[in-house]
Amino acid sequence: MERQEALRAARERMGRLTKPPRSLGHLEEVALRLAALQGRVQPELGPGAVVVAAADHGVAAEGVSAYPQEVTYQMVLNFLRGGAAINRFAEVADCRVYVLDVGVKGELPHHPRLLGAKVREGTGNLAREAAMTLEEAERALQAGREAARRAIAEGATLLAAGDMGIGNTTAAAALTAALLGLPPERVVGRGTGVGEEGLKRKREAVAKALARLRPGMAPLEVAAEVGGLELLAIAGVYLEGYRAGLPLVLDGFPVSAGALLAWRLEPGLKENLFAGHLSREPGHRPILEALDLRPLLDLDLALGEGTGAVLAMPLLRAAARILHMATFEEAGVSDRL
Ligand SMILES: Cc1cc2ncn([C@H]3O[C@H](COP(=O)(O)O)[C@@H](O)[C@H]3O)c2cc1C
Ligand SMILES: O=C(O)c1cccnc1
Repeated sequence: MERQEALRAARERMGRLTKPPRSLGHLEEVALRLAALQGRVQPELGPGAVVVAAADHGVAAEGVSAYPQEVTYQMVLNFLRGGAAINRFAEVADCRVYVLDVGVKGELPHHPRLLGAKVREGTGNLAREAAMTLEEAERALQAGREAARRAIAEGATLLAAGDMGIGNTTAAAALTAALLGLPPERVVGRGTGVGEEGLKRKREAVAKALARLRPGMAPLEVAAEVGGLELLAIAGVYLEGYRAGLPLVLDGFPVSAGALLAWRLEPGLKENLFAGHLSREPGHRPILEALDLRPLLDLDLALGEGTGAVLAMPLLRAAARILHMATFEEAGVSDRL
C-alpha cells in the first residue's frame, strides 16, 4: 500500500478502535507513523538491533572527560562479554547488540559480534587540528552502513545506533553547534560528569574547532573537521536503515548528533526517525527540536551506548499493536454518545 493511503486508512481505523479518541496520546501518532512507513494499516515490528559504534577521541587530551581514554577499549570488551548496560537492556527488549570498531585505540580480539573496521586509532584533537580527513570520514560512514546491512540481513526490523568513545560529548557538541548554528554554551554539558573546570575546557575546545570552519562547507567536511569516527559511523547506520525503509530509533546526545548529520546528507530520513528518549545532556533537546521529534522516554539518562533507544523498542512495538485492537463494531462495545 502506498504511504499516504496507508496513513489515511490507519487514521480511519484509529478512530474506530475501542478507546476514547486520543486516549493513547503520543503513542497513537507513533502508530500512525509506523503504518505510513510500512505502507500497511496494521504495522508489524519484530526483533531489533543496535549497532554500538566505538572510537577514541584526540580531544580527550584536553581534559574534557571525567574518565581516562582507556575506558573506550575496556568498555568494548565489556560489551563483547555482555556486561554493559546496553547488554542488559537489549536482553529484555528483543534486541541484538553489534559492536563496531571504527577507531578504538589498541587491538581488539576477534569476536563474532565485533565488526572490525578501524579507520585510524582515534581522531586528531579537534581543539587543535582536523579530527580526520574527508576520506577517513567517508570510510567511517561506510563502516556504519555495512554494520547496518549486516544487522538487517540477520533479521532486524527496528534499528538503533549506540556510541562509545571517551570524549565524544565534546565532539558531538562541536558537530551539533556547527550543523545547527548554535553557540558552545547551548550544546556543551557534563558528559560523564566533569566539574566546572572541565566544562570550561569543553566549551573552549568546541569554540576552537568551530573557529576553523568556513562558510559553505559541506556537512561531511564539517564532520571530518570536528569528528568523531563513531559519529560518522552512526550517520552511516541510519542512512542504511533509511535505505532499507526501517523505523530508526535515536538514543541520546552523541547518537542524535550522528543522526543530525545523516539527516543533512539525506533529508527524507526524518520520516523514519523516532526519538527513544531525552538525554540529560543540554545539546540533545535542540537536535530533537530541529528534527521535530518528541521523545518517548524522559528518564534523566546520560549514558549512551544506545541504552535509551533500546529501552524505547518495546514501546514502539506496543504502539504498532494499537492498530491491531478491536473496533467498537468488532467488539460489540457501544461508541460515544
Ligand atoms: C564506564 C563508562 C561507560 C560508558 N558507556 C557509555 N559512556 C558514555 O560516556 C562517554 C562520553 O562522555 P564524555 O564525553 O564525558 O567522555 C562515551 O563513551 C559515551 O558513550 C560511558 C562512559 C563511561 C565512563
Ligand atoms: O546523551 C547521551 O547519550 C550521553 C550522555 C553522556 C555521556 N554519554 C552519552
